[in-house]
Amino acid sequence: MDEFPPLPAAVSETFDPERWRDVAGLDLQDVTYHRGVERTRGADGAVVACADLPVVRIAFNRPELRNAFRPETVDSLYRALDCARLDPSVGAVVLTGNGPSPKDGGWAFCSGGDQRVRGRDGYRYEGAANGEARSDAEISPAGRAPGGRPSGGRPSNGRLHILEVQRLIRNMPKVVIAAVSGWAAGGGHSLHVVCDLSVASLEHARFKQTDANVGSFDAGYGSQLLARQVGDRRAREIFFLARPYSAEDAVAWGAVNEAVPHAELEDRALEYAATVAQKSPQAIRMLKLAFNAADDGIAGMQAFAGEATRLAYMTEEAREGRDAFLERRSPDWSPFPYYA
Ligand SMILES: CC(C)(COP(=O)(O)OP(=O)(O)OC[C@H]1O[C@@H](n2cnc3c(N)ncnc32)[C@H](O)[C@@H]1OP(=O)(O)O)[C@@H](O)C(=O)NCCC(=O)NCCSC(=O)c1cc(O)c2ccccc2c1O
Repeated sequence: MDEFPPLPAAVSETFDPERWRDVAGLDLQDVTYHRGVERTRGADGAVVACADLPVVRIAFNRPELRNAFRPETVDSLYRALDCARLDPSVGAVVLTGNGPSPKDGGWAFCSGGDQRVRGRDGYRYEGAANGEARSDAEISPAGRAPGGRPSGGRPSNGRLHILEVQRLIRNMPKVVIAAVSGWAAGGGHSLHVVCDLSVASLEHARFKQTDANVGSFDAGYGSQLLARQVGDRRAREIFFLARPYSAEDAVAWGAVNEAVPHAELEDRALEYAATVAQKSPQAIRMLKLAFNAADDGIAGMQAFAGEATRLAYMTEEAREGRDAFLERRSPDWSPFPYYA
């Protein structure tokens, strides 16, 4: 067996296998997941060391459909993000879209919900029964799957659970960096909006909020956070007119942090992650939750206070409370001042 992880297969033209390793056991569909590494090579070119970096790369992998998501994609994306959330050695996530399309060479970050599998009650799993409220004809022929119930405990109704992914990105106390490699449209536009930072390809990134074109509307983070970023007037324009915008427009309006040459996109996203990794993990965690707290009401306060509780648990004062209970005695708070 090799001592060091082998180079992963190249999943995208912008993906540098030297900087990543495969991660086993995730069973993902339409999504790729890689752990950042630093490989050191000896004079003969052989790897002599390989250290994990505190970053993962999660990418949409349906380039032939501009990385549109179906329910299976969303399940995998959620699992991948949650895996990053739960791994205490990961501090940042790069979210991007693999490409280009083998059909026409087009690039996409994500073009939102796969309209071919949209039913009356949401986006439908392949093989899902059609449900009572709709007929088979309501899924376009390209997306129609054979009848029968979905397996694996998946709901048989249509899904809108990209909203759960948005909440996960919003609430995970780690920095999520969108690397917008091409089209960010509809629900894909909203995903880039909800990420903490966004870098975009100068040549290929395009932004278009198409929701209203297809009878959809993200009235949550996709529109409200966008208005925070670009201002109310511009956000209304983006949603009401559904015009295409360039990476430079998005930078000028404050929706994207930086536009870089396409070939440098992932390097720049990794640079962001490396910079974040130089900061105090606790400070980053508290800052992210603090940025959310004012807008998120009690939910925001709960998340922030959860981390404050963790900090409190680390103090002698909190240990005294726990120990007194376990030792069946009254706590002695006398060493702990009433700070003002
Ligand atoms: C993204 C585009 C502007 C790109 O245009 P371009 O001309 O470059 O490419 P094509 O149009 O030729 O596309 C190439 C190829 O991909 C297929 N495709 C692209 N997007 C999708 C898609 N979203 N679904 C299915 N298929 C897609 C396209 O058909 C072509 O296939 P061929 O077989 O012909 O080669 C442009 O493609 C575009 O406008 N796409 C649609 C964008 C869109 O409207 N997305 C859905 C918005 S609604 C949404 O995402 C959404 C989802 C949710 O789950 C929600 C949940 C709750 C609230 C709101 C939600 C929500 O709004």
